Amino acid sequence: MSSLAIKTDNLVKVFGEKRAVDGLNLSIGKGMIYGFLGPNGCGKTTTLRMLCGVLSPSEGEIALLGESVTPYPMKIRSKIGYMSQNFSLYNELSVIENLNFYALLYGLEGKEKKRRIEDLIEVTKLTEYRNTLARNLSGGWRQRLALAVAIIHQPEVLFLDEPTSGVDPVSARLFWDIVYELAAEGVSIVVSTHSMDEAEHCDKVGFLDKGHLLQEGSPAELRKAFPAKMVSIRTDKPMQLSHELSERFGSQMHSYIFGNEVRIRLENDDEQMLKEYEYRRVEPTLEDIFVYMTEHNSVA
Ligand SMILES: Nc1ncnc2c1ncn2[C@@H]1O[C@H](COP(=O)(O)OP(=O)(O)OP(=O)(O)O)[C@@H](O)[C@H]1O
Repeated sequence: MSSLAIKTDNLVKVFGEKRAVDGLNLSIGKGMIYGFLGPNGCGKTTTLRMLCGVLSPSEGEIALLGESVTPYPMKIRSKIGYMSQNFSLYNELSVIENLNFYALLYGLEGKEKKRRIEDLIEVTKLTEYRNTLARNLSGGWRQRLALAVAIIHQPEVLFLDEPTSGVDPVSARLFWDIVYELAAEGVSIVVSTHSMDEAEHCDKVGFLDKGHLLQEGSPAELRKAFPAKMVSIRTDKPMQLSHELSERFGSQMHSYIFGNEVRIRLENDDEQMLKEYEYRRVEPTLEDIFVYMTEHNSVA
């Protein structure tokens, strides 16, 4: 039996002239949380849609749970859960009615259906909203209902497309607690995001740019492989310091303001340039790494 939830071989999606996804080779282990990270339009949603069988690839192969599945047969579909960016909910139905509807679609009946729905309401803490219409739920509650609906049939692989965009931080945290729980139970999770914070939750991150995979690894591996250095200078006047640095060193020096610090990316022997300043070494964030990767590997 394959230990991989997903394997792709040279996956391509072309829309007219546009190569939205351009030769992706992925190996995603079972029970792993894998995150696609990248700017708007880099191909995250298109990749997710191909992986979950909604879009057919222009070229390449996808194997899901060890089976080659292009196009996806029905028996594979039942093992997949998909939470789209728009949350596939019926606004005119209440929380419980949405859950009932999806449970019936997936063939759940009787006591099994009731038990599954009650479990999900408890896990997502939707108890007091069970009779609220989906249209009247605020962002975080809608998101949790969308997750409950996506996992009602206990999928083995779950796809989440920018699940916490527009959701408050407390709800986002609760959402991730549920996702971790699912991964601990063995569910393989593929998530797309452009939030670097969200990417920190993933076991493995793939940086996408213009349909290409620039780099992948765990957040710790990506930090370790970062070929530059990040340093920080504390200051009460970050704007002033930032201007000073760019006047002195121009585009040679990449810096940005971070609260009351100016963070600077140093390459080669740039450290010499800062000898008059009191700086300290800091860990690169995933954003630092992504910006570096995009600048150094960007494909035309
Ligand atoms: N159905 C389509 N027809 C034509 N072009 C498309 C279609 N779907 C996506 N694209 C194009 O393919 C590229 C990748 O889009 P995609 O939605 O996959 O990116 P994304 O990384 O998910 O972006 P976002 O973060 O905005 O959701 C974009 O240039 C987009 O305009």
